[in-house]
Amino acid sequence: MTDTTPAPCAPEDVRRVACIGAGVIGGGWVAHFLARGYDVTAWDPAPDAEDKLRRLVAAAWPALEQLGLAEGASQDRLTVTATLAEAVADAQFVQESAPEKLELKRSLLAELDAATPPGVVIASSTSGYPMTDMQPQHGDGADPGRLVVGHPFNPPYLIPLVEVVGGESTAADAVAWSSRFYDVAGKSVITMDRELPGFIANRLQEALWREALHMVANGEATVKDIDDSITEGPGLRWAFMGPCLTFALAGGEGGMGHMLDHFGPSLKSPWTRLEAPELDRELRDAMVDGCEEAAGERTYADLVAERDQGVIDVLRATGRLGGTAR
Ligand SMILES: NC(=O)C1=CN([C@@H]2O[C@H](COP(=O)(O)OP(=O)(O)OC[C@H]3O[C@@H](n4cnc5c(N)ncnc54)[C@H](O)[C@@H]3O)[C@@H](O)[C@H]2O)C=CC1
Ligand SMILES: C[N+](C)(C)CC(=O)CC(=O)[O-]
Repeated sequence: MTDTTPAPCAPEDVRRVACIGAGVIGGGWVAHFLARGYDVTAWDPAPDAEDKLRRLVAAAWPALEQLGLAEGASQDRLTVTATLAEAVADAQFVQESAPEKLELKRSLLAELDAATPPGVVIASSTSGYPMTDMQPQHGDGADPGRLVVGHPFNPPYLIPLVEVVGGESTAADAVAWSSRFYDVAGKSVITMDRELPGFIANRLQEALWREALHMVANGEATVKDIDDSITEGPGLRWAFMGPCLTFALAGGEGGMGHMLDHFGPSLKSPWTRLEAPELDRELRDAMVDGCEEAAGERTYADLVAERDQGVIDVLRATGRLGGTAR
């Protein structure tokens, strides 16, 4: 990382945010920033993007009202622009949420760097690419120092966590600025000092996900069994206590030391036999069919509403319904 400071305004003074790519995650970011009282510009090349985006924001709004809107927050503060350049022209922060394709991210981030006012930080929502692989090189007026990863969780308007990490050419101050900005904007931030594949949370989720796919591929468990095993089991604990402290309690008063001495040897076998499953057509279809079966009569909109209410109930029950001020 380099040391140069890119920030043209303090994180506390940001009023205008641009969201580039307005699908599931970009739309979720738009809803979050609007609820926090920012003026938001959005751009997405899909012909029906504005209609879809406004529907996503409207569907999220009841949940956001329950959480508490910032003063002046309004869906009317969203402007969908015809071009990327218009979206970022006056932005004080840019959140990119385009499809997870490396070449697309590279060229889009270079285009954003060229179009965004000097010094404004540009964050990518990527769920796994290191910024080092996506950011432009120094030279030809490029400013890779202001590019960071700001990895959110779905939906960004309800799940607090954002993982922030820079690439090799990112300025240390851009990482610090982004972390502070997300904090001011109501997110819960983990700032990483090095790039890891999948960052922290996805690396953990991917381990769980890999095993879920193995079990479905081998007919060892249904999709519903797998989901119930988490929602009726460890998931209840994980909403307020992470896997490490949770397992420390499994060691009784002897804590993590006793837990590792007791269970470590028996866990060695599962740890060392794990490999990625082959995601072939058969497994893909089995997962799709299993999810359709688990959803039953519930539509996508029903499931989104159910999930949103569930997350709000958990946040409320665990005392984490934050303030509305930014
Ligand atoms: N879906 C998820 O659960 C999560 C996704 N992410 C990340 O967020 C990013 C976006 O993913 P999703 O929202 O799920 O995808 P999506 O497919 O729902 O949305 C992508 C949007 O980008 C637009 N788009 C296509 N080409 C573009 C371009 N050149 N410039 C700008 N926009 C363009 C599409 O029209 C679409 O609306 C990815 O980097 C993904 O890894 C991060 C956390 C969670
Ligand atoms: C499925 N996913 C890898 C894109 C998920 C994420 O990146 C984070 C999340 O919302 O769980």
